Amino acid sequence: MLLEVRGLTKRFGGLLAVDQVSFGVKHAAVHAIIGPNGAGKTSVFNCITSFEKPTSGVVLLDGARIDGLAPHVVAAHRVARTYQNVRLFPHVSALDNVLIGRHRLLKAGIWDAIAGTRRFRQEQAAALEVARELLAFVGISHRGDTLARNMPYGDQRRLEIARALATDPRLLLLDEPAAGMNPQEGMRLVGLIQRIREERGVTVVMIEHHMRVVMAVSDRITVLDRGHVLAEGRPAEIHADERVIAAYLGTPAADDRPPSDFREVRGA
Ligand SMILES: Nc1ncnc2c1ncn2[C@@H]1O[C@H](COP(=O)(O)OP(=O)(O)OP(=O)(O)O)[C@@H](O)[C@H]1O
Repeated sequence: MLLEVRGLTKRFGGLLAVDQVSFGVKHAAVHAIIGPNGAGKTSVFNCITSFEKPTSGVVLLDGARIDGLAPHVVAAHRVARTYQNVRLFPHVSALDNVLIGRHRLLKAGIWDAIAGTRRFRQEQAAALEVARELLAFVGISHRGDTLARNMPYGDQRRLEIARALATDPRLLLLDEPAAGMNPQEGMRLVGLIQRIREERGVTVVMIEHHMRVVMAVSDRITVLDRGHVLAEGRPAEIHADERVIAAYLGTPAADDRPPSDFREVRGA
């Protein structure tokens, strides 16, 4: 297992946002976390990345505990994430957004930069090459010079993934990567996630509401409901699980996109 979450619990005052959640993700697997709004999905991500401190429970990366470490230390363990709402540098070009993601890995110091040493120049050239390669990998090489804010929304989401990949992660956490995408864009995203796993060997955990995307790309799915694990299994198992359907259809927001999307996938 690359990632093991054991008995993860997060309380906000009287609210139990995450309740004894456990799951494991194998190396180079794609694992989805789904569930109705407020189920605790983002809180699980926040506990894995140390954005929030778990109330209790353990998070292991390749067997080593990472819970309770500072967020930048977790990142240094090669854990990267994207956010539910795009968080790019809007006034900076796509290429520079990726270069900023790469910056943390550079070894040359400030004096190398000031002196313009060979080491500095070589590193800069290599970083630029990686950034260009990543823009091509996510399918937006033509946008290198475009300011992030001027890019179509779907391309901004791809750019976020390129920037996260620039940190050379072992584990990539994607928070609703298909949000705001139409079905065609969603299926192209499936292709990209498959290539992230197959060509780069990166393990992916994603929160996603688009059931077509989830069912097409996930090896396993954990379903959360009101903080606890309602079900876990392969897509076909989750697809057929009556408890999952009840949790989705039983929410007050039963007319929202996620439940109807779920019905659509089931052919209901
Ligand atoms: N910082 C916080 N302080 C207090 N309550 C919080 C905080 N963060 C989340 N919560 C609450 O914890 C519960 C779980 O929220 P979380 O955002 O993890 O759910 P989610 O499954 O990601 O929902 P969504 O699909 O709407 O993003 C919710 O009731 C939410 O209001």
